[in-house]
Amino acid sequence: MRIVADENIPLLDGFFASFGDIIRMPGRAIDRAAVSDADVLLVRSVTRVSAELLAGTPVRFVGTCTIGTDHLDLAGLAAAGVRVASAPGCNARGVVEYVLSCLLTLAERTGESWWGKTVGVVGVGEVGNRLITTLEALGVRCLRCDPPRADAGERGLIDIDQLLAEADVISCHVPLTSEGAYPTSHLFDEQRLQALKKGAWFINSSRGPVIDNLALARVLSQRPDLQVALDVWEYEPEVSPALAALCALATPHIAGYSLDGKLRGTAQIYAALCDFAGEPVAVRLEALAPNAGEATWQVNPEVCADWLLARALRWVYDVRDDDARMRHMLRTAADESQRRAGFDQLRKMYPLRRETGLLAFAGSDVLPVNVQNVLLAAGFTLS
Ligand SMILES: NC(=O)C1=CN([C@@H]2O[C@H](COP(=O)(O)OP(=O)(O)OC[C@H]3O[C@@H](n4cnc5c(N)ncnc54)[C@H](O)[C@@H]3O)[C@@H](O)[C@H]2O)C=CC1
Ligand SMILES: O=C(O)C(=O)[C@H](O)COP(=O)(O)O
Repeated sequence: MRIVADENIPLLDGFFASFGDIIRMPGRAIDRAAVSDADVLLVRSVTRVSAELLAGTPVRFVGTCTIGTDHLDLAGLAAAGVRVASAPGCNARGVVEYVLSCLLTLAERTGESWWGKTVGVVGVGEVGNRLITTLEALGVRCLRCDPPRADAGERGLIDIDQLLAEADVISCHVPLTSEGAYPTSHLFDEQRLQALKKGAWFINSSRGPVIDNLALARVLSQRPDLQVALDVWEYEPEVSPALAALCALATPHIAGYSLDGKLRGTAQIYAALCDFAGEPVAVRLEALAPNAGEATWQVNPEVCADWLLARALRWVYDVRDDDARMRHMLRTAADESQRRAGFDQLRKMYPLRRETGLLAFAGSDVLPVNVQNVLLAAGFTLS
């Protein structure tokens, strides 16, 4: 088998070497010539894969080591008889930790507490659901909007316009779609953006075109009361420096970039390829990448719950670092071409980031039960 793969997929050799030769390429450079004699194509979100790209090639399996599938022409590939696999949920926990870090930072910047706010989650799938579970366990009130689930009979969901009227914070977790009954492209148009409550916080870590970016820039220039955190951009890898300057937080599509999330993505696609090829799943992620020494933290029993939680979450992930790196890149890039390259470079050279589950609190039994419960609710382990 000949495998063409995005060079940014970790553990390619560990998982796929037994299937044959692996040709690594930058994801954006994968074109018809690159796949002309490939059997398998492994991508991440930056490679657009259509039936036309693969027509006349031997490729019969496409795996994307990502949650999102908007870069794949699913209908065209199915019609062409190409098996497609994605990695649902692989980096959902990383996105939850990104949103938590945004909440902490926006609270610090505005001097407001996020615990008492009502959070409206748009798109209640893998990410949205985990975010709500975490926030509700921390005592935060959440509203849910997910019309496909509402129409399938799920309860407790509200209309988007009701959510915008009631939520102090909106966090968006929908797939990018432009067809079908529930399109999300420009779901947040100028009218909906203007409908955000006074002083609302709005976090988008789904896909850029879910928000009309030109409309967002207009609205933000009229409404300095809004605090917007964008991880995803309508014209990625191009980012409008003017829009970024209007945002409270601006990051280069890294919300889900924990190492753990990326490794799970590779492992899920390996399992899908084994299934396609009729091979047993012989390689286990735990064997290739054991949790190299869980970090432990000796806690001080004197601290209060929200202080300890803020310290612990920041120890795991601090969105301010990604925001600072992105703004530095935008300041120093001379033109659009350098900004595009800079965006990709920030993602390629992303620092090691692990998830909360790896941070165990040593001696946590001395903490008051309410503090222990807050740490557990946020996803930490107590030892
Ligand atoms: N920034 C990043 O690093 C990452 C971004 N993502 C993005 O987040 C998206 C969501 O991820 P998951 O929660 O895992 O996907 P999912 O497929 O599990 O959940 C998406 C939910 O959105 C709902 N939905 C669809 N259309 C809707 C509409 N018009 N209005 C409201 N809800 C709607 C669906 O019914 C579903 O429940 C992915 O498709 C991907 O684009 C995912 C991982 C990392
Ligand atoms: O999983 C998804 O969906 C994402 O958005 C990924 O975090 C995107 O990462 P890349 O595939 O662009 O590296």
